[in-house]
Amino acid sequence: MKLRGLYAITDSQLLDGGRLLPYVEAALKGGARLLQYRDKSTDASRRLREAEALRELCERFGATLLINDDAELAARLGVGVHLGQTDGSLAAARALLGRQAVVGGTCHASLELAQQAVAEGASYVAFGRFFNSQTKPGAPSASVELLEQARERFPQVPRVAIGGVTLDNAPELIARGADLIAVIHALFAADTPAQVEQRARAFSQLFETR
Ligand SMILES: Cc1ncc(COP(=O)(O)OP(=O)(O)O)c(N)n1
Ligand SMILES: Cc1nc(C(=O)O)sc1CCOP(=O)(O)O
Ligand SMILES: [Mg+2]
Repeated sequence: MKLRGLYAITDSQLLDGGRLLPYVEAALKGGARLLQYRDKSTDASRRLREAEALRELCERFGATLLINDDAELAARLGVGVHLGQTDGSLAAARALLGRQAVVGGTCHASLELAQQAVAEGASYVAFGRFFNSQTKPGAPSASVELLEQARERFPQVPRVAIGGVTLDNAPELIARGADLIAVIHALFAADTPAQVEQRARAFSQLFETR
């Protein structure tokens, strides 16, 4: 499976009040290739229920679902996982989920962390934050030059750019080597599902000419 395109990430605040499923469906209709379920709550039964519903949606649209932070839930559902530096071992997640699963790792602004993630079997390496992020303003910052360095050093490993990504700044990230652009606010802070679909389509089209 080629990892390239729009990587939509859910947000519990933006997608509360019954918006999770219609807004995610709209993002998938608009062409999102990866979807990350990012929910920081400890409500295990709701998390399981929502993740199962998202898995069904992703299957319908041929997209790949990943769970943020929680390799056990990913294993239970047979989907992928995204882990940050304090979320557990990528190697252990790879062993748990198997060779086919998409296992992604946060590398902040560090090629060394990326090297380690690749050695542990990561499917992609994620760098950021590239711009001001409404969702995670305190995330460590990264420069766009890092993407070119990562492309040179890991040409075979898909590179994700995250943090404040918008329709305006995404073209530069893609030109400099991002294979996937991970977006929360600029995709899901919308008034209607139709608006989400339109934005997702516009993000996805950025990948068509390259
Ligand atoms: C694609 C992608 N990249 C980076 C992150 C950030 O992961 P992490 O550092 O673990 O922070 P939280 O998302 O858990 O707050 C991500 N989730 N997805
Ligand atoms: C979850 C997350 N991780 C980041 C990192 O840099 O590791 S930035 C971020 C938030 C991304 O949301 P938005 O598109 O709204 O900025
Ligand atoms: Mg995390």
